[in-house]
Amino acid sequence: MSNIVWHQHAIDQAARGAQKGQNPVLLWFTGLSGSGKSTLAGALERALFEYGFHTYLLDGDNVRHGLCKDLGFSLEDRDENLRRVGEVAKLMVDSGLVVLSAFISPTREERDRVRALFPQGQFVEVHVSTPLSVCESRDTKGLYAKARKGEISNFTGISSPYEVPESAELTIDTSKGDLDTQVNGLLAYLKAIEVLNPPREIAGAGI
Ligand SMILES: Nc1ncnc2c1ncn2[C@@H]1O[C@H](COP(=O)(O)OS(=O)(=O)O)[C@@H](OP(=O)(O)O)[C@H]1O
Ligand SMILES: Nc1ncnc2c1ncn2[C@@H]1O[C@H](COP(=O)(O)OP(=O)(O)O)[C@@H](O)[C@H]1O
Repeated sequence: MSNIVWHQHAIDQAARGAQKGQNPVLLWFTGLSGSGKSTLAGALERALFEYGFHTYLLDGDNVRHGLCKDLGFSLEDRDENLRRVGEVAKLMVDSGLVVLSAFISPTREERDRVRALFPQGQFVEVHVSTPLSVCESRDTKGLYAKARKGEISNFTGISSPYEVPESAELTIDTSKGDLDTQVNGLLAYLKAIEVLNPPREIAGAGI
């Protein structure tokens, strides 16, 4: 590693962001399986996309079909999954994008390791805090039932830990309120941290 020197290219993150009229940022959704990470991140990306933002959504289920298909759900494999995703997200932010990610990311250490890759304010942790009892009653994929029967090992919330974030920028419990209101809350936060650069009104967008 000591023989490798970082090459500073002429076009940097600020230039790529400015070309897109936005300040790049990573919105990191964390929460139990079934808490609503993919739904929230997907709805927010759709809204941002329609308003002209340049976005990309990294989703646990999808990334595990390719980049991380060699990894399982031991704590070591989850660490490696999130290390790779953090580095990919960093490259995407560097390319000027508004990046959204939806991973359980169960430990504080894993999330803080990704946070440490970014300058202050560019990593926004969104805790999808829907209670385990609600996630389990939804059980859209039937995984909780399998985990309770012992057919899946290391299942988050059942047989593997989830450490609740202590300093998330935003917390959303999807068992309360409706999706539109939750997405509008996220858009308002992005407006407040000036992701739209230069700041401008978009007719009807509410941000
Ligand atoms: N053992 C176990 N524990 C938790 N989740 C499991 C497990 N096995 C499979 N799945 C499915 O994998 C999805 C979570 O993948 P992630 O990459 O987000 O997990 S992690 O961040 O590395 O912990 C998760 O997707 P979501 O329900 O969207 O969270 C599950 O569908
Ligand atoms: N904001 C929401 N409001 C109400 N129900 C939701 C919301 N988000 C998700 N759900 C419900 O929870 C289920 C699981 O959501 P999903 O986004 O797949 O969770 P995750 O990605 O965290 O596993 C959805 O199929 C839907 O029924």
